Amino acid sequence: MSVILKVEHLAKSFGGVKAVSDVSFEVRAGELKALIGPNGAGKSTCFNMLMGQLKPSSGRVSLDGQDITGHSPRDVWRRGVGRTFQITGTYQSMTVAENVQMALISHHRKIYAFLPRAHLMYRDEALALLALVGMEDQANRACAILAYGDLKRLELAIALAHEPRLLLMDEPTAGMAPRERIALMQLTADIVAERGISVLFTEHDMDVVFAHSHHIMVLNRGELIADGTAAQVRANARVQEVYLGGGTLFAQEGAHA
Ligand SMILES: Nc1ncnc2c1ncn2[C@@H]1O[C@H](COP(=O)(O)OP(=O)(O)OP(=O)(O)O)[C@@H](O)[C@H]1O
Repeated sequence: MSVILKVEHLAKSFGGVKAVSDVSFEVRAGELKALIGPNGAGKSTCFNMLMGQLKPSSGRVSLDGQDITGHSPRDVWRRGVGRTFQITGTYQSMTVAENVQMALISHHRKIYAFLPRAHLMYRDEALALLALVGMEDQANRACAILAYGDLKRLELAIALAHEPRLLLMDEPTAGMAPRERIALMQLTADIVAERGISVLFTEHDMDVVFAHSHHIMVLNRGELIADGTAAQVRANARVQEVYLGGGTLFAQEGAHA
C-alpha cells in the first residue's frame, strides 16, 4: 500500500510545554489507523498540525510526497484531507439531504446562495452518500430532530461528500452509547474497505480502537511510544506501563485478538 501521509520529526511546544516531541509515522492508502493516549498526551495538537490549524515548531508533514507543513487548513482540505469533529457541525434548519447537498455544492465550488435551484442540485449524489451511511430513509427529516448517533453518521456523509483521500476523525464516537460506537466504527471500516480511503482517528474507547483499527499508535507526554498492530501494541511494555493505572487496554484482552 502506498504512503498517503508521512509525518517526520513533528514537534510543537507551547511556552515550556512540549505538547508533541519528535513524532514520526506514516498512514497508508486504505488504512484505518488509531492515535490513542491518555489525556494531555498530544493527540489534538498532533491532529491540529496535520490539518493546518497549528504550525509545528519543527518537523515535516507530507501528503502524497508533497510538503504541506504549515499550509492553511483550506489548502490541506483542498488537497483531499477531510475532518470530522467531536461536536457535529450540521445546519439544523435544513434537512438531512440538504446538508449533504450543501457539502457537495461546496465541494464542486458552486456558491449555494446564488443558486435558485440549489435544493435540486446533487440530490442523487446526496442520496447515494446517505445510503452509504444507512440514512437514506431519513433524507427528508430536519437535522434538528435527529438522534445523536444519526448526526454522527450524517457528519460522516458530509465529510465523504468532499471525496477525501484521508479522513481525520477526532473522537468520532464521543457521547455515543457503546453499541452505537461499535456500529459507527464498523461503518467507517466498511467505507475504508469499499472506497480505499485512509482514516486516522483519535479515540478514548479502547473497545472501538482494538476492534477496528488496522494499526494503533500510542502517544504519551508528546512522544510516540508505539506504532503497530493491536497485538504488538498490547504486548508493548511502555504501553502497558502507561495504561496500567486505568487498565483500559487490558480489560478486553483476548476479545479482539
Ligand atoms: N494552546 C495551548 N496552549 C498551551 N498549552 C497547550 C495548548 N494546547 C495544548 N496544550 C498542552 O499540550 C499538551 C497536549 O494537549 P492535547 O490537547 O494535544 O492532548 P490530547 O492528547 O488531545 O488530550 P485529550 O485526550 O484530553 O483531548 C497538554 O499538556 C496541554 O495542556
